[in-house]
Amino acid sequence: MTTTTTATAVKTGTNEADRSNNQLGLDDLVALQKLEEVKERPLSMGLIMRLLQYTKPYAKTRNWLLVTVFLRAVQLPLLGWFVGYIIKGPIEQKDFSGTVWYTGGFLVLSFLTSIVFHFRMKLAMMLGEFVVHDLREQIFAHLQKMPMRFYDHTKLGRVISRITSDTENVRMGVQDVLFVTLVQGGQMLIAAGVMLYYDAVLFSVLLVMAPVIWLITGYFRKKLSKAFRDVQESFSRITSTLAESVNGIRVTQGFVRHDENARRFKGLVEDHSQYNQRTAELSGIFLPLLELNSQFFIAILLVLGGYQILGMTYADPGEQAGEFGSLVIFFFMSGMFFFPIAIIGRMYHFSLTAMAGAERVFTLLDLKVEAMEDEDAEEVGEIVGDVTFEGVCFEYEPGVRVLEDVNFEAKQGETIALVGATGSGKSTAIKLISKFYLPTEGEVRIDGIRVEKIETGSLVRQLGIVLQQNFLFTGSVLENIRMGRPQASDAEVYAAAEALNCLDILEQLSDGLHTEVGEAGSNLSLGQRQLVCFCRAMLADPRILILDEATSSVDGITESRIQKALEILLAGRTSFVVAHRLSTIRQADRILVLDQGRVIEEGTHVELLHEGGTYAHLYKQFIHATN
Ligand SMILES: Nc1ncnc2c1ncn2[C@@H]1O[C@H](COP(=O)(O)OP(=O)(O)OP(=O)(O)O)[C@@H](O)[C@H]1O
Repeated sequence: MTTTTTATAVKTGTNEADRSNNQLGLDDLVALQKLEEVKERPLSMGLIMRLLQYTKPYAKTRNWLLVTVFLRAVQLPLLGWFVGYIIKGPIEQKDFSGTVWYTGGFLVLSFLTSIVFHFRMKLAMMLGEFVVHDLREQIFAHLQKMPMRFYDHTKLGRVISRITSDTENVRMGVQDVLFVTLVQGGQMLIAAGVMLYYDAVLFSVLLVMAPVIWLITGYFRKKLSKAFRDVQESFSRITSTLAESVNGIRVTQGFVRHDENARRFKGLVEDHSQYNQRTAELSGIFLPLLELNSQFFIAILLVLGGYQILGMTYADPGEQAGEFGSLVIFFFMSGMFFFPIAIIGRMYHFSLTAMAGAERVFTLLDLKVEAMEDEDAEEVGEIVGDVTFEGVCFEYEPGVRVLEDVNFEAKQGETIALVGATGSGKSTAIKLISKFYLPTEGEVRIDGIRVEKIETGSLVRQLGIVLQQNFLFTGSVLENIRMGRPQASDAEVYAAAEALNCLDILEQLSDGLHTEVGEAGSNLSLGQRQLVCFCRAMLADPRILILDEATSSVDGITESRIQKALEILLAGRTSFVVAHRLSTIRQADRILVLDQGRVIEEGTHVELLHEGGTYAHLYKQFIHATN
């Protein structure tokens, strides 16, 4: 019997509204992608406040840090002032023991300043680390829950950047920018106050220098930061090309691409080297210019201050010496005033990068995670395993249908084979059953309940999914199998392998089930990897099993063992198999033949052969190919 079902697509106003509210919007993803290009962002009060929220659990550390910031801002000008005071006081009065005592006081103050500095640095780094640690954990947990649609549109490198470079930029913002700026700004204010007190006219003359320093540092900062960015970007191009070349070394050797790859790599290394040279050139101008600037500024002070002191007439020579002492204080204070300008400029630049990082991180964290279910979704108890597709349509990209009005019903315990040409929509159909995606139109129902109404965790726990790639995590065979049911004992893991009749194969591995599988399972053969995945699914004992059969060929003996294990695994469960093995197809209770996203034939192997349609044609091709 062949049934080409064409039931009307189920479209209810509520469903559509629920979906648009729940599903991760492409607009959100596009917005996130656009942010990738943004290297700097203006200061935003909203972002700053949100970042500060992350310091809340560490209020004690943060508040002590603020205390040390305040002390630092006061202590540094105080030290400068103290030196002048010693010159004006005991030195000018030729009081040697007083000089020694005051210098002792100066040393004590310096010691205290260093202790405060120690805590200022330590607490800031601790706070930065606390915030970054929490952010990283939150981003990772969030990424684990993101729907597949997110990963379809987001490159792996970008996901990694959120956790690595963006959070590092945020760290700079939290740990350095705010507190260093407060220390330096406080120091500038106090120094300005002291200078005004000692010589308001001289201070006003020097104040003209401030914008000059700001402009020079600003100009070079911009150029240098671009140069540094170019260096970083060219370096990441080198590392990613290197990773690709090492990963693809077999293809490189197979296609004799050594020379071409070497030429590309040489170009990248040369670019990187040029960017480094540019950075060196700019630093070579900037730093000496800054130094010259401060010498120039000392020269102005000497001339103006000296002119004032020498030009005045003093009734008492001690008064003149007092003026020298004030000039020394002035010297120290002016250093305290001008030195922070460049530092604050650098912090300002860091803050813009931190803002861009924070914006990307928060935009990612704000993407809806619970997009795969309705708000009133409920947990399901143990399911029976009936699966229904009713008028299901699906689009990865808006407007591009890859499934069109798909209708079928799978009863508890049935094995359904999905067959069809490449790109016909087989994998997509099983991804909808796995709830990796929700249908664009129509309904997927499990035990009669629309999947959107089922709390995802409670459903997924009862699904067994074995994909073509047979993905294994770094760890032992035993650990990989146990992933099917983390609380399972070793004995239960062995029992699952025994039940699939493949324990002997796994025990023959160098260290039995304790053998390390290597990165992505590279220490095991394809057939062994597949068996580990079967054991994992067997241990989970799911009601619904979803299997994308591997196409890669394995040797004859393993093939027959895999086939037997598969039969045991499928028994008694509702199973959907994207079938590539003839034996699996033949034994299926029903075969769905897909063509360009539609189910065009449905029936058993015998029925469909008898029908003489697409399946019969595919079958002949298959027989021909395997003979
Ligand atoms: N993540 C995706 N984003 C956009 N389009 C996709 C995505 N995955 C698959 N498609 C497209 O959807 C269509 C159906 O793909 P699907 O993987 O379901 O086919 P298939 O029948 O399983 O093919 P194969 O036998 O080659 O695995 C194809 O045109 C494919 O290009």
